[in-house]
Amino acid sequence: MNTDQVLDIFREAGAVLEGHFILTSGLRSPVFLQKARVFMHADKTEKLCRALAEKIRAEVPGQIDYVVGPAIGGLIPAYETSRHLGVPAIWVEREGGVFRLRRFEIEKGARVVTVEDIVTTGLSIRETIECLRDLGAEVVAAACIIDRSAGKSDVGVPLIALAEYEVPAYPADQLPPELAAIPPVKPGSRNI
Ligand SMILES: O=P(O)(O)OC[C@H]1O[C@H](OP(=O)(O)OP(=O)(O)O)[C@H](O)[C@@H]1O
Ligand SMILES: O=C(O)c1cc(=O)[nH]c(=O)[nH]1
Ligand SMILES: [Mg+2]
Repeated sequence: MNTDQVLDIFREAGAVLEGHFILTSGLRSPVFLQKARVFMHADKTEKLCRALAEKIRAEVPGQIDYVVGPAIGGLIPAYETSRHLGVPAIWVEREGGVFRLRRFEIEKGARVVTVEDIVTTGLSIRETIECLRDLGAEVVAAACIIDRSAGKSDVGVPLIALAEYEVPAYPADQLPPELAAIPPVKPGSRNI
């Protein structure tokens, strides 16, 4: 599946929003990919995650013990991708703002692939990896449906993106005037 096909699925679902958005990193953007509008459709989610699982299998040598999704956005794609990989899916969720594996135990040395929905700066993946490494897991790769940094984010392990789609994002004190004129909204769950 190529980037245009992935973006077509997002557009069909009405998931490519335009306005003024506060991203989880604090950056501001005129475009927000509202993945929930895609993940509400099992058929669209299946197509995307089957393709992502195939890409993971092709690029990750050796065994994968778990897929780990960062809540909330990573829950559904991690679960669906794990189904196609035939391995269990678990998740990290924020407790006091910090990702924790609250509901599961993981064996030391377990080989893990993280699966995210969208990557902008890679911060959420780096936080996920830190949590898993603290527990003794080996993170062999990170994967996502769309990488908005188009390969520029460094998460410290190979990042396998189903699509790369570069979208502008600005520090809050460097907004272009047309963006500054729109009241901002923050769709994500960090700090809620
Ligand atoms: O690469 P980054 O700069 O970290 O941005 C991407 C992250 O932002 C979103 O999560 P968010 O914290 O907004 O909440 P959500 O998972 O509930 O949507 C998205 O699900 C990624 O986890
Ligand atoms: O960077 C983010 O927070 C972000 C961007 C985006 O397009 N979609 C999303 O869910 N989060
Ligand atoms: Mg998220």
